[in-house]
Amino acid sequence: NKRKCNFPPSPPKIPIIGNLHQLGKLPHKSLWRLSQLYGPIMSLSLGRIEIIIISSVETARALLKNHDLQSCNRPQTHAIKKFSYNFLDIAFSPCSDYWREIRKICMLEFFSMKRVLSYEPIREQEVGLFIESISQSASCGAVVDLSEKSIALTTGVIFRIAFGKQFEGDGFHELISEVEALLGSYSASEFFPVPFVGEVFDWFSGRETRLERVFNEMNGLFQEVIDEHLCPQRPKPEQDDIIDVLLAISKNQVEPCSVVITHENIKAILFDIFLAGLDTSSITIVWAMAELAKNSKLMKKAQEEIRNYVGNKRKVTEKDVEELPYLKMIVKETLRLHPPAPLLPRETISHFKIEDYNFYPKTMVQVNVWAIGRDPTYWKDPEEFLPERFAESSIDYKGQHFELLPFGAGRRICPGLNMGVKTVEFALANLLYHYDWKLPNGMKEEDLDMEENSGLSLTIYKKLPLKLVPILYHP
Ligand code: HEM
Repeated sequence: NKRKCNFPPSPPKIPIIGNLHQLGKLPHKSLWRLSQLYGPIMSLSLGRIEIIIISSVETARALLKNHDLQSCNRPQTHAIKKFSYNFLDIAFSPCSDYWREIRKICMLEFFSMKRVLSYEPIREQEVGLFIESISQSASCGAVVDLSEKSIALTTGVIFRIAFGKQFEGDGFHELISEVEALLGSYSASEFFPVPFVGEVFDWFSGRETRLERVFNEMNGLFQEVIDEHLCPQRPKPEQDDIIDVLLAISKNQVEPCSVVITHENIKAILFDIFLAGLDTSSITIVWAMAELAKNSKLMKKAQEEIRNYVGNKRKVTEKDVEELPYLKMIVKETLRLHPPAPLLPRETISHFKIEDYNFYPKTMVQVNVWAIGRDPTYWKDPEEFLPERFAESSIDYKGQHFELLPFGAGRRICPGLNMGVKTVEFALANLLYHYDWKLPNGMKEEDLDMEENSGLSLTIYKKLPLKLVPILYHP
């Protein structure tokens, strides 16, 4: 019936699974190819789920600006419900008074520029440790796995901001990756068109058992840290971390909060911060370094800018980073070509039309940010990594320019934008100031692998770890 009423065009489907077989391992790429045949607004069926895919600047603007309020829910799945403590978080909570209030509190308490700047000592210490560990490899000419080091860095920063303590031991990132994989995939019961068959399939596949195990592990960890914070013997920290702030709000239940904050709410917010904050920043650091390693002229230009500005201070500060326009262009260009979250997930609330196509309530919509960043109408030589393209351009990633949407736009725009960018820029400035970088084993620039992987998660990352040889720079 929908089809008769001007529903967006769709590739041919096969019974039961619909278009599922056309998604492939990298859905953002398959969807981009399909959009070239079926247009910038197309629909797909994944079993019984209908999705509309948006793939152009104009249609993204129409959705995220003109119809933002009508399309600012998130799709809800069984796994999301579980991990978000029944939608008590920010990222998956429906667009309700609760979401507005909890987002407002978090913006004020953790994500505002003032708060982000107050975390500078944490970033300085963690980046200091990151550089120290790379220097150990540099002193013996060893290869460094920058993918591994970057994730350790962002985990360290977020751990200290959220939990107030240093990250110890391993296994935490693996836990978050497991959460991501469960969130990024559908259970059979959600898309299987015949009732109960999907449930039986999920039960036999072990998905439900895995979901329970991973949730219990995450929940146990969060509860343990909350209990540590409640212990009367805990020394007063120099700076309150996110748990301290939320516990204080929950204890007093006064301004700035008009919603009741329980331990469940705190854990739901922690879930968001770890899910949204760890991988996104480390993925960006890795892609930026991979692009520069592939293009030594650009790497040299970036190093000259930093080294000329910093001179022989032997230390880059966050204040220095503000004076490095080329470095900032590198970060923008990296986010254009490699947005860590390539598809923005939304769900419609009420009926509206774009280009005469009907968007019915409760329809899943995804904006293909990856495809938009490569649209040749807006980007000259779109596949080329050219930071200089931003020299004469006012385009930025703050949600006003629909050709560049790595942080999304509208009401749901990433609240961690400032926090993410500060960490990425500061880490990159240090990597480029302290070392010259060589490809290992005589590898040529053109041989560096740039393949993507999504591993069923919500983010895409460089498939093979980035391994480079650091050579210590002496100013
Ligand atoms: C380079 C770093 C980052 C990138 C590229 C990024 C990207 C995104 C994107 C694309 C969205 C969806 C926006 C939309 O639907 O319009 C999002 C949402 C979100 N991000 Fe980020 N993010 C980054 C860093 C962070 C950090 C460091 C945090 C927190 C510590 C964070 C917390 C969140 C939260 C809570 C949401 C959900 C907002 C909502 O639904 O209201 N992000 N992010």
